[in-house]
Amino acid sequence: MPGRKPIKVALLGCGTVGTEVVRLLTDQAADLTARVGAPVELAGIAVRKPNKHREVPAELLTTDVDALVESDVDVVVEVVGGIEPARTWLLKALKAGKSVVTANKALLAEHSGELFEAADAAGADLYFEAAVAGAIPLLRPLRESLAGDRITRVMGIVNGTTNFILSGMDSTGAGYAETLEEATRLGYAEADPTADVDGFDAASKAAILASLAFHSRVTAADVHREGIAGVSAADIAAAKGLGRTVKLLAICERVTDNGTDSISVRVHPAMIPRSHPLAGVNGAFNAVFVEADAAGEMMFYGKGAGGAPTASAVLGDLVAVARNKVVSGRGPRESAYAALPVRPMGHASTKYHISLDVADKPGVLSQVAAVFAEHDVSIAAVRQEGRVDDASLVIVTHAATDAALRSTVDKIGGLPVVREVVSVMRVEGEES
Ligand SMILES: NC(=O)C1=CN([C@@H]2O[C@H](COP(=O)(O)OP(=O)(O)OC[C@H]3O[C@@H](n4cnc5c(N)ncnc54)[C@H](O)[C@@H]3O)[C@@H](O)[C@H]2O)C=CC1
Ligand SMILES: N[C@@H](CC=O)C(=O)O
Ligand code: NA
Repeated sequence: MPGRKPIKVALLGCGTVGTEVVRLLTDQAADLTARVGAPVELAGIAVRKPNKHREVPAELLTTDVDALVESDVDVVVEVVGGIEPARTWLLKALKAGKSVVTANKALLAEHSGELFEAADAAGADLYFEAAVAGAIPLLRPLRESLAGDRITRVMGIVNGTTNFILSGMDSTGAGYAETLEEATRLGYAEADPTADVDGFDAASKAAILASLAFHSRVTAADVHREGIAGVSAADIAAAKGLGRTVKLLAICERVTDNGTDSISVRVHPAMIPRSHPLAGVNGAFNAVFVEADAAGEMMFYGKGAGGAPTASAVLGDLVAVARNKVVSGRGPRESAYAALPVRPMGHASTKYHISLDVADKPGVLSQVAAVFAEHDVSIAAVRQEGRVDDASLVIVTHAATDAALRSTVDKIGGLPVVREVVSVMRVEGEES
Protein backbone atom coordinates (compact mmCIF):
# COMPACT_ATOMS: atom_id res chain seq x y z
CA MET A 1 0.00 0.00 0.00
CA PRO A 2 2.02 2.99 -1.19
CA GLY A 3 2.32 5.77 1.36
CA ARG A 4 1.10 3.62 4.27
CA LYS A 5 3.47 3.33 7.22
CA PRO A 6 4.73 -0.29 7.30
CA ILE A 7 3.83 -2.63 10.16
CA LYS A 8 7.23 -3.60 11.54
CA VAL A 9 7.64 -7.15 12.78
CA ALA A 10 10.26 -8.68 15.10
CA LEU A 11 10.62 -12.45 14.72
CA LEU A 12 12.01 -14.27 17.75
CA GLY A 13 13.34 -17.72 16.78
CA CYS A 14 14.13 -19.12 13.36
CA GLY A 15 13.90 -22.89 13.64
CA THR A 16 11.34 -25.26 12.10
CA VAL A 17 8.47 -22.75 12.33
CA GLY A 18 10.42 -19.47 12.15
CA THR A 19 12.11 -20.40 8.86
CA GLU A 20 8.71 -21.00 7.26
CA VAL A 21 7.35 -17.74 8.69
CA VAL A 22 10.21 -15.86 6.96
CA ARG A 23 9.55 -17.75 3.69
CA LEU A 24 5.81 -16.99 3.69
CA LEU A 25 6.37 -13.35 4.66
CA THR A 26 8.84 -12.95 1.80
CA ASP A 27 7.01 -14.96 -0.88
CA GLN A 28 3.63 -13.37 -0.18
CA ALA A 29 4.76 -9.81 0.59
CA ALA A 30 2.53 -8.16 -2.03
CA ASP A 31 -0.58 -10.13 -1.07
CA LEU A 32 -0.02 -9.52 2.63
CA THR A 33 0.31 -5.77 1.99
CA ALA A 34 -3.00 -5.80 0.13
CA ARG A 35 -4.74 -7.85 2.83
CA VAL A 36 -3.44 -5.78 5.74
CA GLY A 37 -3.71 -2.38 4.10
CA ALA A 38 -0.04 -1.60 4.81
CA PRO A 39 3.31 -3.27 4.05
CA VAL A 40 4.34 -5.93 6.58
CA GLU A 41 8.07 -5.46 7.10
CA LEU A 42 10.36 -7.93 8.84
CA ALA A 43 12.56 -5.67 10.99
CA GLY A 44 14.76 -8.29 12.64
CA ILE A 45 15.12 -11.98 13.46
CA ALA A 46 16.49 -13.02 16.85
CA VAL A 47 18.45 -16.29 16.89
CA ARG A 48 21.09 -17.92 19.05
CA LYS A 49 23.65 -18.65 16.31
CA PRO A 50 23.43 -16.25 13.32
CA ASN A 51 26.01 -18.13 11.24
CA LYS A 52 23.68 -21.16 11.17
CA HIS A 53 20.90 -19.31 9.31
CA ARG A 54 22.05 -18.99 5.69
CA GLU A 55 18.41 -19.30 4.49
CA VAL A 56 17.38 -15.85 5.80
CA PRO A 57 18.78 -12.35 5.05
CA ALA A 58 21.95 -11.99 7.17
CA GLU A 59 21.37 -8.26 7.81
CA LEU A 60 18.17 -9.08 9.74
CA LEU A 61 19.77 -11.54 12.17
CA THR A 62 20.61 -10.56 15.73
CA THR A 63 21.38 -12.28 19.01
CA ASP A 64 20.22 -9.24 21.02
CA VAL A 65 16.59 -10.19 21.63
CA ASP A 66 15.94 -7.41 24.18
CA ALA A 67 17.15 -4.69 21.81
CA LEU A 68 14.95 -6.08 19.01
CA VAL A 69 11.87 -6.23 21.27
CA GLU A 70 12.57 -2.70 22.54
CA SER A 71 13.10 -1.29 19.02
CA ASP A 72 10.31 0.52 17.12
CA VAL A 73 8.60 -2.72 15.99
CA ASP A 74 4.78 -2.91 16.09
CA VAL A 75 4.43 -6.69 16.43
CA VAL A 76 6.55 -9.39 18.10
CA VAL A 77 6.20 -12.94 16.72
CA GLU A 78 7.62 -15.52 19.12
CA VAL A 79 8.54 -19.00 17.83
CA VAL A 80 11.31 -19.87 20.27
CA GLY A 81 9.36 -21.97 22.79
CA GLY A 82 9.76 -22.64 26.51
CA ILE A 83 8.67 -20.50 29.45
CA GLU A 84 11.73 -18.31 30.03
CA PRO A 85 13.08 -16.11 28.56
CA ALA A 86 10.02 -16.07 26.23
CA ARG A 87 7.72 -14.91 29.07
CA THR A 88 9.95 -11.94 29.92
CA TRP A 89 10.32 -10.91 26.25
CA LEU A 90 6.57 -11.09 25.57
CA LEU A 91 5.61 -9.22 28.75
CA LYS A 92 8.08 -6.51 27.81
CA ALA A 93 6.62 -6.31 24.28
CA LEU A 94 2.99 -6.20 25.48
CA LYS A 95 3.71 -3.60 28.18
CA ALA A 96 5.20 -1.41 25.45
CA GLY A 97 1.94 -1.75 23.45
CA LYS A 98 3.37 -4.12 20.82
CA SER A 99 1.01 -6.86 19.70
CA VAL A 100 2.20 -10.43 20.16
CA VAL A 101 1.72 -13.53 18.04
CA THR A 102 3.05 -16.72 19.59
CA ALA A 103 3.00 -20.49 18.95
CA ASN A 104 4.18 -21.19 22.51
CA LYS A 105 1.62 -23.44 24.20
CA ALA A 106 3.89 -24.25 27.14
CA LEU A 107 4.04 -20.55 28.02
CA LEU A 108 0.33 -19.87 27.44
CA ALA A 109 -0.75 -22.85 29.53
CA GLU A 110 1.13 -21.39 32.51
CA HIS A 111 1.01 -17.63 32.08
CA SER A 112 -1.82 -16.61 29.76
CA GLY A 113 -3.52 -14.66 32.57
CA GLU A 114 -0.47 -12.50 33.15
CA LEU A 115 0.10 -12.02 29.41
CA PHE A 116 -3.54 -11.04 28.77
CA GLU A 117 -3.43 -8.56 31.66
CA ALA A 118 -0.34 -6.92 30.18
CA ALA A 119 -2.02 -6.83 26.74
CA ASP A 120 -5.17 -5.25 28.20
CA ALA A 121 -3.26 -2.62 30.17
CA ALA A 122 -1.45 -1.47 27.04
CA GLY A 123 -4.29 -2.02 24.52
CA ALA A 124 -2.25 -4.62 22.60
CA ASP A 125 -3.30 -7.88 20.91
CA LEU A 126 -2.30 -11.39 21.98
CA TYR A 127 -2.95 -14.08 19.32
CA PHE A 128 -1.86 -17.73 19.45
CA GLU A 129 -3.70 -19.84 16.85
CA ALA A 130 -0.55 -21.90 16.11
CA ALA A 131 -0.25 -22.99 19.75
CA VAL A 132 -3.03 -25.60 19.44
CA ALA A 133 -3.54 -27.98 16.53
CA GLY A 134 -1.02 -26.23 14.24
CA ALA A 135 -2.59 -25.06 10.99
CA ILE A 136 -6.17 -25.85 12.02
CA PRO A 137 -8.28 -22.76 12.70
CA LEU A 138 -9.57 -23.74 16.14
CA LEU A 139 -8.78 -21.04 18.70
CA ARG A 140 -10.25 -18.23 16.59
CA PRO A 141 -13.54 -20.21 16.23
CA LEU A 142 -13.59 -20.76 20.01
CA ARG A 143 -12.71 -17.13 20.85
CA GLU A 144 -14.87 -15.52 18.19
CA SER A 145 -17.24 -17.63 16.07
CA LEU A 146 -18.65 -19.60 19.03
CA ALA A 147 -18.60 -16.70 21.51
CA GLY A 148 -22.42 -16.61 21.41
CA ASP A 149 -22.90 -20.30 22.18
CA ARG A 150 -22.41 -22.51 25.27
CA ILE A 151 -19.65 -25.06 24.64
CA THR A 152 -20.04 -28.34 26.49
CA ARG A 153 -17.14 -30.45 25.19
CA VAL A 154 -13.88 -30.17 23.27
CA MET A 155 -12.23 -33.50 22.53
CA GLY A 156 -9.63 -34.79 20.14
CA ILE A 157 -6.11 -35.52 18.99
CA VAL A 158 -3.90 -32.47 19.56
CA ASN A 159 -0.37 -33.86 19.43
CA GLY A 160 1.07 -34.74 16.03
CA THR A 161 4.19 -36.53 17.29
CA THR A 162 2.36 -39.07 19.46
CA ASN A 163 -0.30 -39.56 16.79
CA PHE A 164 2.46 -40.22 14.25
CA ILE A 165 3.98 -42.82 16.63
CA LEU A 166 0.68 -44.53 17.53
CA SER A 167 -0.48 -44.61 13.88
CA GLY A 168 2.86 -46.19 12.88
CA MET A 169 2.63 -48.80 15.65
CA ASP A 170 -0.94 -49.63 14.62
CA SER A 171 -0.57 -49.74 10.83
CA THR A 172 2.90 -51.10 10.18
CA GLY A 173 3.92 -52.38 13.61
CA ALA A 174 6.75 -49.80 13.50
CA GLY A 175 8.81 -49.47 16.68
CA TYR A 176 8.36 -46.65 19.15
CA ALA A 177 11.94 -45.30 19.07
CA GLU A 178 12.34 -45.28 15.27
CA THR A 179 8.97 -43.53 14.77
CA LEU A 180 9.84 -40.87 17.35
CA GLU A 181 13.16 -40.28 15.57
CA GLU A 182 11.28 -39.82 12.28
CA ALA A 183 8.80 -37.37 13.91
CA THR A 184 11.73 -35.33 15.19
CA ARG A 185 13.40 -35.34 11.76
CA LEU A 186 10.16 -34.12 10.16
CA GLY A 187 9.97 -31.17 12.59
CA TYR A 188 6.86 -32.37 14.51
CA ALA A 189 8.44 -33.04 17.90
CA GLU A 190 9.26 -30.41 20.53
CA ALA A 191 12.91 -29.46 21.21
CA ASP A 192 12.67 -31.99 24.06
CA PRO A 193 10.42 -34.75 22.64
CA THR A 194 9.54 -36.04 26.13
CA ALA A 195 7.15 -33.04 26.16
CA ASP A 196 5.26 -34.89 23.42
CA VAL A 197 5.49 -38.51 24.54
CA ASP A 198 4.78 -37.81 28.21
CA GLY A 199 1.70 -35.76 27.30
CA PHE A 200 2.95 -32.35 28.51
CA ASP A 201 2.41 -30.76 25.08
CA ALA A 202 -1.13 -32.12 24.80
CA ALA A 203 -1.86 -31.09 28.42
CA SER A 204 -0.78 -27.50 27.66
CA LYS A 205 -3.06 -27.50 24.63
CA ALA A 206 -5.94 -28.97 26.68
CA ALA A 207 -5.49 -26.18 29.25
CA ILE A 208 -5.68 -23.55 26.48
CA LEU A 209 -8.75 -25.19 24.92
CA ALA A 210 -10.56 -25.52 28.26
CA SER A 211 -9.77 -21.89 29.16
CA LEU A 212 -11.24 -20.60 25.90
CA ALA A 213 -14.19 -23.01 25.71
CA PHE A 214 -15.32 -22.52 29.30
CA HIS A 215 -14.29 -18.87 29.87
CA SER A 216 -12.10 -19.79 32.82
CA ARG A 217 -8.39 -19.82 33.61
CA VAL A 218 -7.18 -23.42 33.32
CA THR A 219 -3.44 -24.10 33.60
CA ALA A 220 -1.38 -27.17 32.65
CA ALA A 221 -1.24 -28.15 36.33
CA ASP A 222 -5.07 -28.53 36.31
CA VAL A 223 -4.93 -31.15 33.55
CA HIS A 224 -4.76 -34.85 34.40
CA ARG A 225 -1.91 -36.07 32.19
CA GLU A 226 -0.76 -39.49 31.01
CA GLY A 227 1.55 -39.93 28.01
CA ILE A 228 2.09 -42.81 25.60
CA ALA A 229 5.37 -44.19 26.99
CA GLY A 230 3.43 -47.02 28.66
CA VAL A 231 1.53 -48.01 25.50
CA SER A 232 2.96 -51.33 24.36
CA ALA A 233 2.70 -53.34 21.15
CA ALA A 234 0.53 -55.73 23.23
CA ASP A 235 -1.91 -52.90 24.04
CA ILE A 236 -2.16 -52.01 20.35
CA ALA A 237 -2.72 -55.68 19.46
CA ALA A 238 -5.37 -56.02 22.19
CA ALA A 239 -7.14 -52.94 20.83
CA LYS A 240 -7.04 -54.37 17.30
CA GLY A 241 -8.53 -57.64 18.57
CA LEU A 242 -11.51 -55.66 19.86
CA GLY A 243 -11.93 -53.61 16.66
CA ARG A 244 -10.34 -50.59 18.33
CA THR A 245 -7.22 -48.45 18.01
CA VAL A 246 -5.22 -46.43 20.54
CA LYS A 247 -5.06 -42.62 20.40
CA LEU A 248 -3.74 -39.98 22.79
CA LEU A 249 -6.83 -37.89 23.53
CA ALA A 250 -7.35 -34.50 25.10
CA ILE A 251 -10.80 -34.26 26.65
CA CYS A 252 -12.24 -31.01 28.05
CA GLU A 253 -15.78 -31.23 29.41
CA ARG A 254 -18.27 -28.98 31.13
CA VAL A 255 -19.87 -31.02 33.90
CA THR A 256 -23.17 -29.85 35.35
CA ASP A 257 -24.00 -31.27 38.78
CA ASN A 258 -27.07 -30.04 40.66
CA GLY A 259 -27.13 -26.94 38.50
CA THR A 260 -23.47 -26.10 39.19
CA ASP A 261 -20.89 -26.19 36.38
CA SER A 262 -17.30 -27.38 36.68
CA ILE A 263 -14.57 -28.43 34.25
CA SER A 264 -13.11 -31.88 33.69
CA VAL A 265 -9.88 -31.80 31.66
CA ARG A 266 -7.60 -34.73 30.94
CA VAL A 267 -5.05 -36.15 28.51
CA HIS A 268 -4.48 -39.89 28.27
CA PRO A 269 -4.24 -42.72 25.76
CA ALA A 270 -7.56 -44.42 25.08
CA MET A 271 -8.94 -47.21 22.93
CA ILE A 272 -11.51 -45.95 20.45
CA PRO A 273 -13.59 -47.97 17.96
CA ARG A 274 -12.00 -48.23 14.51
CA SER A 275 -15.30 -46.88 13.15
CA HIS A 276 -14.88 -43.66 15.18
CA PRO A 277 -13.95 -40.60 13.05
CA LEU A 278 -10.84 -40.03 15.21
CA ALA A 279 -9.56 -43.54 14.40
CA GLY A 280 -8.88 -42.44 10.82
CA VAL A 281 -6.80 -39.44 11.90
CA ASN A 282 -3.26 -40.60 11.22
CA GLY A 283 0.32 -39.32 11.13
CA ALA A 284 0.84 -35.72 12.24
CA PHE A 285 -2.79 -34.82 11.58
CA ASN A 286 -4.93 -33.52 14.44
CA ALA A 287 -8.71 -33.53 14.79
CA VAL A 288 -10.86 -31.88 17.42
CA PHE A 289 -14.59 -32.23 18.10
CA VAL A 290 -16.41 -29.30 19.62
CA GLU A 291 -19.92 -29.65 20.99
CA ALA A 292 -22.02 -26.60 21.78
CA ASP A 293 -25.65 -26.24 22.88
CA ALA A 294 -26.94 -24.41 19.82
CA ALA A 295 -24.37 -25.37 17.15
CA GLY A 296 -24.34 -29.09 17.99
CA GLU A 297 -21.27 -31.12 16.97
CA MET A 298 -18.39 -29.76 14.86
CA MET A 299 -15.14 -31.38 13.78
CA PHE A 300 -11.91 -29.50 13.00
CA TYR A 301 -9.29 -31.49 11.07
CA GLY A 302 -5.90 -30.77 9.51
CA LYS A 303 -2.14 -30.70 9.98
CA GLY A 304 -1.29 -30.24 13.64
CA ALA A 305 2.50 -30.02 13.37
CA GLY A 306 5.32 -29.18 10.98
CA GLY A 307 6.99 -25.95 9.91
CA ALA A 308 4.78 -24.79 7.03
CA PRO A 309 1.37 -25.70 8.54
CA THR A 310 2.29 -24.00 11.82
CA ALA A 311 3.64 -20.94 9.98
CA SER A 312 0.28 -20.69 8.15
CA ALA A 313 -1.46 -20.18 11.52
CA VAL A 314 1.22 -17.69 12.64
CA LEU A 315 0.78 -15.67 9.43
CA GLY A 316 -3.01 -15.69 9.85
CA ASP A 317 -2.56 -14.16 13.30
CA LEU A 318 0.02 -11.71 12.02
CA VAL A 319 -2.41 -10.45 9.37
CA ALA A 320 -5.13 -10.10 12.05
CA VAL A 321 -3.00 -8.09 14.50
CA ALA A 322 -1.50 -5.99 11.67
CA ARG A 323 -5.01 -5.15 10.39
CA ASN A 324 -5.95 -4.10 13.92
CA LYS A 325 -2.88 -1.85 14.06
CA VAL A 326 -3.83 -0.23 10.73
CA VAL A 327 -7.32 0.69 12.00
CA SER A 328 -6.17 1.28 15.62
CA GLY A 329 -8.50 -1.53 16.69
CA ARG A 330 -8.14 -4.58 18.90
CA GLY A 331 -8.95 -8.28 18.77
CA PRO A 332 -10.77 -10.17 21.52
CA ARG A 333 -9.45 -9.90 25.09
CA GLU A 334 -9.26 -12.66 27.65
CA SER A 335 -12.67 -14.04 28.61
CA ALA A 336 -12.30 -15.82 31.95
CA TYR A 337 -15.36 -14.37 33.71
CA ALA A 338 -16.97 -17.78 34.42
CA ALA A 339 -14.02 -18.89 36.63
CA LEU A 340 -15.32 -22.48 36.76
CA PRO A 341 -13.52 -24.86 39.14
CA VAL A 342 -11.63 -27.89 37.77
CA ARG A 343 -12.77 -31.29 39.07
CA PRO A 344 -10.25 -33.89 40.25
CA MET A 345 -9.63 -36.80 37.84
CA GLY A 346 -11.11 -39.27 40.34
CA HIS A 347 -14.54 -37.72 39.69
CA ALA A 348 -14.30 -38.09 35.90
CA SER A 349 -16.60 -40.65 34.32
CA THR A 350 -14.56 -43.14 32.24
CA LYS A 351 -14.63 -46.72 30.97
CA TYR A 352 -11.73 -49.17 31.30
CA HIS A 353 -10.39 -52.01 29.19
CA ILE A 354 -8.56 -54.42 31.50
CA SER A 355 -6.51 -57.40 30.40
CA LEU A 356 -5.60 -59.95 33.09
CA ASP A 357 -3.35 -62.99 33.13
CA VAL A 358 -5.27 -65.44 35.34
CA ALA A 359 -5.20 -69.01 36.56
CA ASP A 360 -7.60 -70.99 34.36
CA LYS A 361 -9.66 -72.73 36.98
CA PRO A 362 -13.28 -72.66 38.05
CA GLY A 363 -14.38 -69.63 40.07
CA VAL A 364 -11.84 -67.12 38.72
CA LEU A 365 -14.41 -65.12 36.82
CA SER A 366 -16.79 -64.96 39.77
CA GLN A 367 -13.99 -63.73 42.09
CA VAL A 368 -13.02 -61.02 39.61
CA ALA A 369 -16.67 -60.07 38.99
CA ALA A 370 -17.26 -59.77 42.75
CA VAL A 371 -14.58 -57.05 43.00
CA PHE A 372 -16.30 -55.05 40.25
CA ALA A 373 -19.65 -55.39 42.03
CA GLU A 374 -18.10 -54.35 45.34
CA HIS A 375 -16.93 -51.08 43.74
CA ASP A 376 -20.22 -50.50 41.92
CA VAL A 377 -18.53 -50.85 38.52
CA SER A 378 -20.64 -52.61 35.94
CA ILE A 379 -19.08 -54.91 33.32
CA ALA A 380 -20.00 -54.35 29.65
CA ALA A 381 -18.15 -57.32 28.11
CA VAL A 382 -15.87 -60.20 29.16
CA ARG A 383 -13.72 -62.42 26.97
CA GLN A 384 -11.68 -65.36 28.22
CA GLU A 385 -8.91 -66.85 26.09
CA GLY A 386 -6.58 -69.81 26.63
CA ARG A 387 -6.59 -72.79 28.96
CA VAL A 388 -4.78 -73.99 32.08
CA ASP A 389 -1.62 -71.97 32.93
CA ASP A 390 -2.08 -69.61 30.04
CA ALA A 391 -5.43 -67.88 30.38
CA SER A 392 -6.24 -64.28 29.78
CA LEU A 393 -9.35 -62.42 30.77
CA VAL A 394 -10.32 -59.24 28.96
CA ILE A 395 -12.94 -57.03 30.60
CA VAL A 396 -14.52 -53.83 29.28
CA THR A 397 -16.49 -51.83 31.83
CA HIS A 398 -19.42 -49.45 31.60
CA ALA A 399 -18.77 -45.85 32.66
CA ALA A 400 -17.87 -45.33 36.33
CA THR A 401 -15.85 -42.77 38.26
CA ASP A 402 -12.15 -43.00 37.57
CA ALA A 403 -11.53 -43.38 41.31
CA ALA A 404 -13.82 -46.44 41.51
CA LEU A 405 -12.16 -47.99 38.45
CA ARG A 406 -8.67 -47.46 39.87
CA SER A 407 -9.62 -49.05 43.22
CA THR A 408 -11.18 -51.97 41.34
CA VAL A 409 -7.99 -52.58 39.33
CA ASP A 410 -5.82 -52.30 42.48
CA LYS A 411 -7.92 -54.88 44.32
CA ILE A 412 -8.07 -57.26 41.34
CA GLY A 413 -4.27 -57.09 41.04
CA GLY A 414 -4.07 -58.45 44.61
CA LEU A 415 -6.30 -61.50 44.02
CA PRO A 416 -4.30 -64.76 44.26
CA VAL A 417 -5.99 -66.05 41.07
CA VAL A 418 -4.68 -63.04 39.09
CA ARG A 419 -1.11 -63.60 37.99
CA GLU A 420 -0.69 -60.20 36.32
CA VAL A 421 -2.68 -57.14 35.32
CA VAL A 422 -1.33 -57.06 31.75
CA SER A 423 -2.87 -53.83 30.52
CA VAL A 424 -5.30 -51.19 31.70
CA MET A 425 -6.48 -48.56 29.27
CA ARG A 426 -9.39 -46.18 29.16
CA VAL A 427 -12.02 -46.67 26.47
CA GLU A 428 -13.70 -43.71 24.73
CA GLY A 429 -16.30 -43.37 22.00
CA GLU A 430 -19.38 -45.42 21.35
CA GLU A 431 -19.35 -48.36 18.94
CA SER A 432 -21.23 -47.35 15.81
N1 LIG B 1 7.30 -27.61 15.18
C1 LIG B 1 5.98 -27.66 15.22
O1 LIG B 1 5.33 -28.48 14.54
C2 LIG B 1 5.21 -26.74 16.09
C3 LIG B 1 5.84 -25.90 16.99
N2 LIG B 1 5.10 -25.07 17.78
C4 LIG B 1 5.76 -24.19 18.73
O2 LIG B 1 6.52 -23.24 18.01
C5 LIG B 1 7.67 -22.86 18.77
C6 LIG B 1 8.94 -23.09 17.94
O3 LIG B 1 8.99 -24.45 17.59
P1 LIG B 1 10.07 -24.97 16.52
O4 LIG B 1 10.25 -24.00 15.44
O5 LIG B 1 9.66 -26.35 16.20
O6 LIG B 1 11.38 -25.01 17.44
P2 LIG B 1 12.91 -25.02 16.98
O7 LIG B 1 13.67 -25.60 18.11
O8 LIG B 1 13.05 -25.61 15.64
O9 LIG B 1 13.25 -23.45 16.86
C7 LIG B 1 13.45 -22.63 17.96
C8 LIG B 1 14.29 -21.43 17.54
O10 LIG B 1 14.46 -20.55 18.66
C9 LIG B 1 15.84 -20.18 18.74
N3 LIG B 1 16.18 -19.87 20.12
C10 LIG B 1 16.15 -20.69 21.18
N4 LIG B 1 16.56 -20.03 22.28
C11 LIG B 1 16.85 -18.77 21.90
C12 LIG B 1 17.34 -17.62 22.57
N5 LIG B 1 17.59 -17.63 23.87
N6 LIG B 1 17.53 -16.49 21.85
C13 LIG B 1 17.26 -16.45 20.52
N7 LIG B 1 16.80 -17.50 19.83
C14 LIG B 1 16.59 -18.65 20.52
C15 LIG B 1 16.59 -21.37 18.22
O11 LIG B 1 17.85 -21.02 17.80
C16 LIG B 1 15.67 -21.80 17.06
O12 LIG B 1 15.97 -21.00 15.93
C17 LIG B 1 7.60 -23.67 20.06
O13 LIG B 1 6.91 -22.92 21.04
C18 LIG B 1 6.75 -24.87 19.66
O14 LIG B 1 6.07 -25.46 20.76
C19 LIG B 1 3.73 -25.00 17.70
C20 LIG B 1 3.06 -25.79 16.83
C21 LIG B 1 3.73 -26.75 15.97
N1 LIG C 1 5.22 -31.14 19.09
C1 LIG C 1 3.91 -30.73 18.69
C2 LIG C 1 4.03 -29.66 17.65
C3 LIG C 1 2.76 -28.95 17.43
O1 LIG C 1 2.13 -28.40 18.32
C4 LIG C 1 3.14 -31.91 18.12
O2 LIG C 1 3.76 -32.95 17.87
O3 LIG C 1 1.93 -31.79 17.96
NA1 NA D 1 -4.46 -23.90 15.34
